[in-house]
Amino acid sequence: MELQFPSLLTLLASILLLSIILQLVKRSKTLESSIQQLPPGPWRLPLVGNLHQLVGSLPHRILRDLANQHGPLMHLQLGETSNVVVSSPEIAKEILITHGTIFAQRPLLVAVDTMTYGSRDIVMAPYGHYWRQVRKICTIELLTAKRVKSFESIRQDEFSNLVKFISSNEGSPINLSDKIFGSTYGIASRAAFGSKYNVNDSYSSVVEEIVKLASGFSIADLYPSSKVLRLMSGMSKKVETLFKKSDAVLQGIIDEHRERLGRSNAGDEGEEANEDLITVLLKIQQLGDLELPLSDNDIKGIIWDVFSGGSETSSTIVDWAMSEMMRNPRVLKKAQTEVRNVYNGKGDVDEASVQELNYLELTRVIINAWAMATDPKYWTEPKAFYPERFLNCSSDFKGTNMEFIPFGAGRRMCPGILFALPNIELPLAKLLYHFDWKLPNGMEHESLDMTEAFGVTVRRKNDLILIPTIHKSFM
Ligand code: HEM
Repeated sequence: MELQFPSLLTLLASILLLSIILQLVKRSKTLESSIQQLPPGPWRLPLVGNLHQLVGSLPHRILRDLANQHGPLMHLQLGETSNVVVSSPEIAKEILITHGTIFAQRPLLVAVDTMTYGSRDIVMAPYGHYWRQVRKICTIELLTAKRVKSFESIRQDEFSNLVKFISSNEGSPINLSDKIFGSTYGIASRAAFGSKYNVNDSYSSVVEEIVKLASGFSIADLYPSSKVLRLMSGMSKKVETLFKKSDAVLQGIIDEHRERLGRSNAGDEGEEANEDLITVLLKIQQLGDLELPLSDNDIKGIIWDVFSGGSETSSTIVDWAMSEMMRNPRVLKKAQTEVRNVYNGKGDVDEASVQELNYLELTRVIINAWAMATDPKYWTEPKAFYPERFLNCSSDFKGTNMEFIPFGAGRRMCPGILFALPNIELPLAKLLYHFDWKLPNGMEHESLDMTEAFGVTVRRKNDLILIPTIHKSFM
């Protein structure tokens, strides 16, 4: 048989592959020796660890199933990364509260690290001096009750436009998922940049793309030591393109704000109560009394958090809440009756009375903190959509009851709750108050598809399409 010489390209590719494998084997041996002291976990394969066990379903479901076999504190080796999976409230409390300082670090995720100018935002900032400073700015300047209140007119405007759009499409199927995302995104955008900026399409697609890439399960994140794998995955290039797009938009807006601020400093006073977040941050930067001066990149990083935290998370909750109610006509009816009673005769929903909607408030919760929030040890019929379970229940969602922590807990708990809640309650109340809803094509409520998509936030896989009818008392 004639011996075939490989082409130069094949030869180079083989050498490259071999060197990657050798590098990974070396690293996996080092890891193997440190794994000895870790909690139990399923069996591992060389190089990939437990990655193969995550194939076939969504990670949060597989992790729950694995934890049922291996315990609530379980070790998983995912590529090069060593992970401890916590699935019980008791251990979560130990980790997030008792030993909070030890576990307050974030993993390095390639896509987010790039988008946040090397983790100069709050979410990804390494636990330390800089994080403490930006977190403080966030809690005492950006997301205070007063500041969030100052955005009320923006929320009313965006959600009233949503109601108008739905009314004008009465009787036709509408893509509710898409519309809700557009409205919450519009709120984040106007709160961050001010009302005159319309960056909806260009910037929202960047946010959506990065949120998809930032799950932590990409090759680049699972094999962080291998630059070659990162290059081959195409991730860096994709992220770099998105970053350039996002940076150009953000820097342009910062420059315009700075110019305007310069003019108003020279006499023309702006209205402090209605300042957008970029203006607040620029003023802090100009004051110059921070221990670690705030650069433009730091400001852009922080604004990134407002977008990624302020839009997709809230809209996803509204989307799931509407989906759950469409599948449960009893709950839908009860929530609608409550909203219509509270706002009886007012003609519209405002934020002032939203606190009275005890029943409706409960709908936002069940989709988060999935593993613990669906554990039958802590919840009766955890999979049933039964908001009444939270009436007269001592569990809240603010990080004290570990079996239910949609906003996290401990030192790195979400500081955006005040910003998020009206973005969930107000649209839900309006959707229920103004409209009756039907599924398209005569579909039965129990047939509504509830498949989840994989991502940082677990969104619906397929958009929620519903047919609205204007409620008769408002015609
Ligand atoms: C329903 C909406 C939201 C949900 C479910 C949510 C959930 C979370 C969770 C689970 C964390 C991680 C907590 C931890 O590590 O223990 C977090 C962190 C964070 N969230 Fe939210 N969030 C929401 C809305 C927002 C909004 C509206 C903002 C800002 C406008 C925001 C800003 C942040 C920031 C800056 C962090 C990082 C905190 C830190 O690392 O110190 N979030 N969020």
